[in-house]
Amino acid sequence: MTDDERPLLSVRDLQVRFPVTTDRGKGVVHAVAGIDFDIHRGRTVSLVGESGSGKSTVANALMHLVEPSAGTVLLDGRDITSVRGKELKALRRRIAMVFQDPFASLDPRQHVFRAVEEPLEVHGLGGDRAGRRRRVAELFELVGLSGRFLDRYPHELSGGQRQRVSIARALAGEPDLIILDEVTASLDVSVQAQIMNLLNRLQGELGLTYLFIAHDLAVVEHMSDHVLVMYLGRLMEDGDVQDVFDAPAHPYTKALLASAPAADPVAERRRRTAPLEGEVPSPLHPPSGCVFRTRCPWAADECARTVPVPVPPPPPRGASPQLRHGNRGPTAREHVAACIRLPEVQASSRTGVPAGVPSTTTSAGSGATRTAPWDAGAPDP
Ligand SMILES: Nc1ncnc2c1ncn2[C@@H]1O[C@H](COP(=O)(O)OP(=O)(O)OP(=O)(O)O)[C@@H](O)[C@H]1O
Repeated sequence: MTDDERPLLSVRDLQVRFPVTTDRGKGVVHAVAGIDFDIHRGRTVSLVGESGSGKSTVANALMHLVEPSAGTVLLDGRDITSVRGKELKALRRRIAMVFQDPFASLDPRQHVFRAVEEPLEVHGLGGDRAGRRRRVAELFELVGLSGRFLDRYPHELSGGQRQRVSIARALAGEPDLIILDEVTASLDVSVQAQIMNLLNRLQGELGLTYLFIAHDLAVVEHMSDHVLVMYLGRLMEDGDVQDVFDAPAHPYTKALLASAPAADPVAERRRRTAPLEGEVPSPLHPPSGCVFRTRCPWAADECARTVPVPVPPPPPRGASPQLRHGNRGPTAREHVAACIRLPEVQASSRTGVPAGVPSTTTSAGSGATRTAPWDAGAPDP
């Protein structure tokens, strides 16, 4: 494999278990139950799924904020699964993370300048104090903040400005990979648009690689090259963003997309599946076989007995798999879904929802053509 073909990040059978104590005694939450994925340089891979599906735990395991229970993580071909000491410090430079709430990474008692200077100092970058100040000013400019913000406190900045500081802080160590965990979730829609535009511009200019974690599917569709759909710690579906959004294969992905507010005409097609119903089962007692079966309209007896492995979905009628998944360069990967009833799901999806499941085609917003604000040329000051 050449350097160009080798993934920047390669995750195999990653597992994270948390021992917990409840009223009913001790148990184990299998927050991440064995997932595999790659991220290539300069690309964005997104993790989506309902709350509690394990997205943040994957990020925390990559950052060594929690200890994986099993599996392997390679960064540029090097095993970083259980680094310690100096190696861990070096790794913290190579993988940076931006969180939903910028207050979490900004000390309210320090000027925001210091938040960005700190990683420069820790990693011995930027020279002396004056050199570091110049570098912080450059990083501020890169994220669209003028130098007059350097000596302000976090509370003197807006939410969007604080998130820009967090992004500048993440960029300080010139990382290989940036994990963006719900970075737009706490912002107003117009500010979300500005931050997404900023992240896209920085990726283009600096060749950045992102692992993007988000609930908002419209944001994910806009930001990603590739999507990983998680449910109860497992990967349900994995594919190129357009394949997954245009032709979702797994019943969970179909239901997740059908539950999203209509943002474009594609939503009309998605709404032929019933949206998600019911609660996510307790991670302490996940269902046997396929963990989604208790909420799946297509579930059959065999789903309780068989743990599904990811397989390519049958090609949509009239499409050639070679053409759909043809040569897309180093990120080209098969579209796969972990469901043993894909042919049945595919067959009934052509005509609508499975028997007995109410259609939601007439729900509010179906057919609406709202333009996503980040496509409308929202300014990126
Ligand atoms: N430190 C911990 N101890 C015990 N259980 C944990 C811990 N951290 C996470 N969990 C559990 O692991 C599962 C996955 O949680 P995680 O936060 O990774 O999900 P998520 O998909 O990121 O959710 P959200 O979108 O709400 O952030 C959940 O059941 C959660 O309660």
